[in-house]
Amino acid sequence: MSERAVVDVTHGVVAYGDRPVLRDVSLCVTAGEVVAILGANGSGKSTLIRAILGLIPLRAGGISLFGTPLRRFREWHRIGYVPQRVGAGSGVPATVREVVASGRLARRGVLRPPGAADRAAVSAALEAVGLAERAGDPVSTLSGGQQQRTLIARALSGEPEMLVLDEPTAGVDAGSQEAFAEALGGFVSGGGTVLLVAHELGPLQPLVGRAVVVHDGQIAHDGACPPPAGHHALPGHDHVHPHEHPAPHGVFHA
Ligand SMILES: Nc1ncnc2c1ncn2[C@@H]1O[C@H](COP(=O)(O)OP(=O)(O)OP(=O)(O)O)[C@@H](O)[C@H]1O
Repeated sequence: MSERAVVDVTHGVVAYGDRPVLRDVSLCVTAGEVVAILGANGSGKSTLIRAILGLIPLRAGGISLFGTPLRRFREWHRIGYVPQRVGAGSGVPATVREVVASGRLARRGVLRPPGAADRAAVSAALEAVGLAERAGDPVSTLSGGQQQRTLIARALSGEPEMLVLDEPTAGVDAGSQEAFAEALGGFVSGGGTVLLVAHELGPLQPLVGRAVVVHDGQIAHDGACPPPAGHHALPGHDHVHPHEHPAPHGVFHA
């Protein structure tokens, strides 16, 4: 149903200089969907979500968010974005709670002091990612996975309708991946929409309803989730999954 479209990209083209990086990409995400964008390194996954968020201009085509053309869209509090991690140990002196609370800024306006609703949303987000106990600790003392969970809690604290996540579990320890999957499950069961970039879905696999594979700047597959990379090689693999949507050869193995 197009009136419930949260993201609608039609014939999107993005180029860096003369080099086309996205070529005629169309993608519609409706409310409540959990969509994974998969593909090899450099295929254009991050470019696609950065274009959707208005961080990179389109050369051609169009994008609407919540039914409003991107150039007129102002309701950014409806979207929570967690960019790709640039490496752990950034040396941010803030505490975990401060970083998470910064996710409320779009909701309350910078000049208004935080109220009870802000504090409750921050506590709920910390709880959701399993970091309530670490709230007062400097972010720099956390593991890479915990830092990533802090950024996810920051996005959740703004109570968005859609989360956009760029490789949220890349290089993240198993415990943090599980905690993240649980937090995302809670967000989705509350009606949230998720668009995430991933190489491997790992514990997120059961949550993801649709996979979009970007290959060389184009959408090569849009439908059921492909089996995880290396799946067939696993001992005890029963080969029970259907193959109606075969993945393009080699696309998943970056
Ligand atoms: N700011 C930029 N200027 C020029 N080229 C860029 C820029 N950002 C990305 N590219 C190039 O565009 C292509 C797509 O990059 P993009 O980051 O979207 O890929 P990706 O699929 O997200 O890859 P990865 O999995 O490595 O993050 C790559 O070839 C990359 O080198």
